[in-house]
Amino acid sequence: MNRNILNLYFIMGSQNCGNADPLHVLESALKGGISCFQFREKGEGARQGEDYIKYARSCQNLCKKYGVPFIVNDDVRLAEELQADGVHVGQDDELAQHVRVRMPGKILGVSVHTSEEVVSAIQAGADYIGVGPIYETKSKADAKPAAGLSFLTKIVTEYPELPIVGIGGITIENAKRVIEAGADGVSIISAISQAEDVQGTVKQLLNIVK
Ligand SMILES: C=C1C=NC(C(F)(F)F)=NC1=N
Ligand SMILES: [Mg+2]
Repeated sequence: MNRNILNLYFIMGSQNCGNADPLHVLESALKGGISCFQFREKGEGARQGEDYIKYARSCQNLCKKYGVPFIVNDDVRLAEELQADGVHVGQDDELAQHVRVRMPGKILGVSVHTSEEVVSAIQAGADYIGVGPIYETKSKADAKPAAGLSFLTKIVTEYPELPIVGIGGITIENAKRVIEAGADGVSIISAISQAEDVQGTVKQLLNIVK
């Protein structure tokens, strides 16, 4: 996997956009130049059933139009059905080694919070790991407390070859520090999906992370 796809990794669900049209938000972010997109449709107000599948395909088609990887969060079955570019799983989702077998040749991302979880993600064949929450996050109801950059720096030092993206409360103000700590990129939800000017915000973030 080309680690540069992690540079500016936008994660969004329809419920992250206030009353804006999520597809319009996604297209603006793609026009701004995001390097990767994660479809994360879960929790309160998430789309269901046929609407969920249709919405996922619309997001995937937009990503195809801009040549940006389309990654599905949690839902391995959906990722297989859509032939997504990859899938991202946490510790409470399907086991990474099983997902690896189910989706050979696709991008596999794993959320990690401890060194042991890093080791098992590597053994499972993960292409990248998500480390966070770096700062306090409003986007994940069951998020762990903010870990700061110390754990990320530790993992970058121990596993320099492992692609790593930071996540959790990352904004224009603090994104630079995450890159300086050694992350290949930053994952962002609210700072982009709730921006007044989505395309402009993405362009500003790109100047910071590149
Ligand atoms: C909980 C998550 C943690 N990290 C990531 C990513 F940034 F993609 F690595 N995505 C998630 N959904
Ligand atoms: Mg998950």
